[in-house]
Amino acid sequence: MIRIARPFISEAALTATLTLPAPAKLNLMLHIVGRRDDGYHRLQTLFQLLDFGDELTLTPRHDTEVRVSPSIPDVANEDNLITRAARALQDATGHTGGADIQLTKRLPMGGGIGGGSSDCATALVGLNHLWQLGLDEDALAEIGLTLGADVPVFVRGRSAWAEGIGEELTPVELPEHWFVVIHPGVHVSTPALFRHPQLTRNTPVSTIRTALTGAGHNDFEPVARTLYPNIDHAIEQLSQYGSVRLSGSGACVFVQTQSDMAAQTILRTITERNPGYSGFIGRGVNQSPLQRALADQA
Ligand SMILES: C[C@](O)(CO)[C@H](O)COP(=O)(O)OP(=O)(O)OC[C@H]1O[C@@H](n2ccc(N)nc2=O)[C@H](O)[C@@H]1O
Ligand SMILES: Nc1ncnc2c1ncn2[C@@H]1O[C@H](COP(=O)(O)OP(=O)(O)OP(=O)(O)O)[C@@H](O)[C@H]1O
Repeated sequence: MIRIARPFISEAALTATLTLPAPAKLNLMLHIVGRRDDGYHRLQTLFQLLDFGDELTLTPRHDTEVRVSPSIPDVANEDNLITRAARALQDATGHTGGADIQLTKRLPMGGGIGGGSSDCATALVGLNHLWQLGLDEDALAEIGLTLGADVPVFVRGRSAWAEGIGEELTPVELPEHWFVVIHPGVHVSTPALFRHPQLTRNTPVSTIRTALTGAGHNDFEPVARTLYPNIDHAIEQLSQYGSVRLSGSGACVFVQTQSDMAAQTILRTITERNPGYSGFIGRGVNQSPLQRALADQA
């Protein structure tokens, strides 16, 4: 555990409010190449950050309370990854202040696009700044990893090639394409998919260079398509517009386009044709809007 002396916090910092983005990610490819002794799967994946996501407004409190509003249906305040991030920071540093956190949720839950993980990372990075804790990026990524395998990439804020369980990150420069992301109205449980007996867990190890050519696939896709007919249907519908991939363990599927306008047309067509589906358009970014917003504060 990281322990630092409790820093002095000015009265001005206690009245400050910080609004920060929590962007989505896509897994442009995701290979499962093995399993660790603790049951976690070893992956190779290409994380593409998007300029679309949730938003958190953080206001410090004098007491130790951490309150997220509005609450997420079926998720208790103390289980919300935002609250858990704040608690982990308090535990690591001995900080005795709290926060009121307003959450603007735009990313579908259980979408495979890292909504909860990104909220968690934004809370870690934002509260570290607001509470003047002075933890560096490595320390925040380490705390983040205890809360979710997808948290470190959002803390570090670069599109990246990832290995291990997603925490061994190599930043990459990807073309900043537009993406249409479709959520086919089903909620996928990541642990349930990782446990599935039919999941491929022995894809041969690839290289970053191969992945950057656009080669690769998502090992979750066959199982997700079998278990969730809507995912299968969404992939079929989108495939007329290009190469379709599943993100993470699903449920979101996506296709790349050359322009915002092309993306708008596809999104409108698919969501009008399928009333249970929703979606959004995001532009791929190499640097996270979170780190850019924080740099603007400095
Ligand atoms: C599928 C991905 O989204 C790809 O980016 C991530 O690997 C999942 O990351 P995440 O949602 O942050 O996952 P966590 O909250 O850490 O783990 C949820 C559960 O998924 C399983 N899990 C997760 C990550 C991993 N590499 N292997 C696993 O087997 C574990 O059973 C774990 O208890
Ligand atoms: N702030 C939060 N936002 C979303 N989900 C949260 C949050 N806090 C806790 N959760 C829980 O985490 C679960 C997974 O949510 P999330 O939206 O991150 O899934 P995901 O997009 O599939 O994530 P990943 O791509 O990292 O696997 C939710 O079903 C919910 O129970």
